[in-house]
Amino acid sequence: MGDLGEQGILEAILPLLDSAQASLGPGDDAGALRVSGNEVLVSVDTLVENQDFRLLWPSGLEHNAYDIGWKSIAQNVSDINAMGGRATGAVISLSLPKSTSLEWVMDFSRGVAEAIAELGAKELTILGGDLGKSQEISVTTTVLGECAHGKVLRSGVRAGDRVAVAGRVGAAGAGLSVLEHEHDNESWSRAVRRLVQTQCRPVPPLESGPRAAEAGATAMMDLSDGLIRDAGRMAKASHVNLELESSALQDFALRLEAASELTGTDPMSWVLYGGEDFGLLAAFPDGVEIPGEFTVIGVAKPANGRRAVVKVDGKVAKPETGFDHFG
Ligand SMILES: Nc1ncnc2c1ncn2[C@@H]1O[C@H](COP(=O)(O)OP(=O)(O)OP(=O)(O)O)[C@@H](O)[C@H]1O
Ligand SMILES: Cc1ncc(C[n+]2csc(CCOP(=O)(O)O)c2C)c(N)n1
Ligand SMILES: [Mg+2]
Repeated sequence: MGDLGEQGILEAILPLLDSAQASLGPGDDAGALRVSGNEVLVSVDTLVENQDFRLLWPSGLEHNAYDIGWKSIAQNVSDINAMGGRATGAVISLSLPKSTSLEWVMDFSRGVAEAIAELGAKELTILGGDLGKSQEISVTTTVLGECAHGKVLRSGVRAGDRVAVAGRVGAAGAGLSVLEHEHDNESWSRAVRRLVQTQCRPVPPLESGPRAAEAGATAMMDLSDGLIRDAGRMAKASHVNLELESSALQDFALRLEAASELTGTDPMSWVLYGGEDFGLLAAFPDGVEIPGEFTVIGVAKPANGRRAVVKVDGKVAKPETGFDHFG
């Protein structure tokens, strides 16, 4: 399966599955189902030890259970946010090695509870979950949500729309590089610690999703796999090219300097290809007032019947760069 990539696997399995009764089937940040006349959004995401976090990073930092609980909530409510909705309920499935301590599970649960409170997911309540035994830690959270302003899909971008982002871009990727870098964590500067914090405890901009929907965004998705890869998915779903300007991304890169000095990485590579910030990528038509927390980074252009692409400064960006569990 290794060479197929996530996209190739999905193209093979989705035709085998029946989504006829869904009001929105697979392909977007969340699916939707009509229940007693109301649309309910559903999304699921998993965190696996050594794939999504390490209990002990090469930098010597120990990853605590609290942060895993936090991130599991953050990455899931982010997908509801990306539809322009608010999370209403969640179930959490924990698969753990027998050696895991009760203190670990309690710390994890405190992270879940505090993420819900501190991220401002006021309507989100825990409905249940599951406990099971496994070789390594695996956390799967399913989240439900609703949209007050109508759901915003990835596929709605129209040529002429302005493309904008809200939240952090590249910080979590920079934090991941620092964590993976064999440089003693005791000597990290405050700026470096903040970037690591974005990786371990991401903060999706939960007010911005519903606000963008209300403002009239034509399309939206969350940034989990890297700006270029995710923008490529939006371009493909909407059959338009997304033409981005690196000058509009410069401010995001400047905020990553501390990590760049430590690891020797070009900060723009984190901005373009780093994932897990859980910010928003949205498109707004002309005449719509874009909410102030969004930064315009480009514009949509017709694909003219060709394969839709993402360009940066006029050059086609490689769609295969970015994060893929099976890439
Ligand atoms: N095993 C599966 N069966 C059916 N649909 C799937 C399966 N895995 C993924 N999908 C669907 O494929 C689409 C892409 O999945 P993916 O996990 O990349 O979601 P995403 O929102 O793009 O990413 P993220 O969860 O990182 O925000 C989603 O709509 C998802 O529901
Ligand atoms: C040990 C370790 N290796 C790699 C990464 C990076 N990473 C994991 S999942 C993901 C994208 C979002 O995933 P999904 O699409 O499943 O939501 C990224 C960028 C990490 N955090 N920890
Ligand atoms: Mg998503």
